[in-house]
Amino acid sequence: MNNPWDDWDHVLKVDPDKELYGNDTFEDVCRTGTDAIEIGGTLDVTAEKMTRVVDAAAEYDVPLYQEPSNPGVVIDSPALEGYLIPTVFNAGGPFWITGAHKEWVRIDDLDWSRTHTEAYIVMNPEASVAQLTEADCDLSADDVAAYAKVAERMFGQEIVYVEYSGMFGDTEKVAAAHDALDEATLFYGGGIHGYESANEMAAHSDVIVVGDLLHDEGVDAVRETVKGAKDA
Ligand SMILES: CC(C)=CCC/C(C)=C/CC/C(C)=C/CC/C(C)=C/COP(=O)(O)OP(=O)(O)O
Ligand SMILES: O=P(O)(O)OC[C@@H](O)CO
Ligand SMILES: [Mg+2]
Repeated sequence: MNNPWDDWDHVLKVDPDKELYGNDTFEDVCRTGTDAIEIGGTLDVTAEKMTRVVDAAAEYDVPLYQEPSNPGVVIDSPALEGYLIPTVFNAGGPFWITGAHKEWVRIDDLDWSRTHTEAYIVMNPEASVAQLTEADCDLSADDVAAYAKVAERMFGQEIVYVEYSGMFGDTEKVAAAHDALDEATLFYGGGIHGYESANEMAAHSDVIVVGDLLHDEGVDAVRETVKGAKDA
């Protein structure tokens, strides 16, 4: 099946709970050359903050996807290309695997044609996402590869996401996930801070995701990571 992310190299993740850097505007953010913008964060995200970012980015050409961290922050906006819905495969309990999803489907009327699946393998125990979901991050390359294969083959996930949020990951583990996949697209995120780190991880994944750099160093630094990803 043809999905938009088959052609992506770079995704920029905007955290609605964080400010843009310096005098950066959302127009600048949308013109970094990134292939798509994912809007989401683990902590202190609200529907109102989500709406503010979606509205500010709506008039530019880059596709916008919401990545909700719980059902309460999902917003209904025609400016959104779709929803990327995480499932944390190595979560400590079922809530972040099927529980939140069950609640969402119970209370909301989903647009299934715009709803897509992202299988998270959370790798940095210090990250908010690891702590919130009580993820078991003590995984070997074989474990990561096996989770990736289970996600693709047994759970039909469209995207597998090796998540090192806040730290640069182990390329051997990322490559193991990449090798395990035939159909799903491998997203890598965590600690990308310039051309070199982007270029290196892009060689071991399908799509790299850049997050905190946008808020900490701004659009010029992000543009370097786009180059690194495109050159890989
Ligand atoms: C069923 C629905 C609609 C939602 C549930 C979705 C799930 C399982 C969420 C759990 C995983 C999660 C919180 C994903 C959010 C995306 C993410 C990992 C953002 C990055 O967060 P961090 O960078 O760790 O956090 P902060 O920057 O907020 O500290
Ligand atoms: O913020 P960073 O470390 O770039 O991580 C990006 C993304 O994977 C977070 O969900
Ligand atoms: Mg973050």
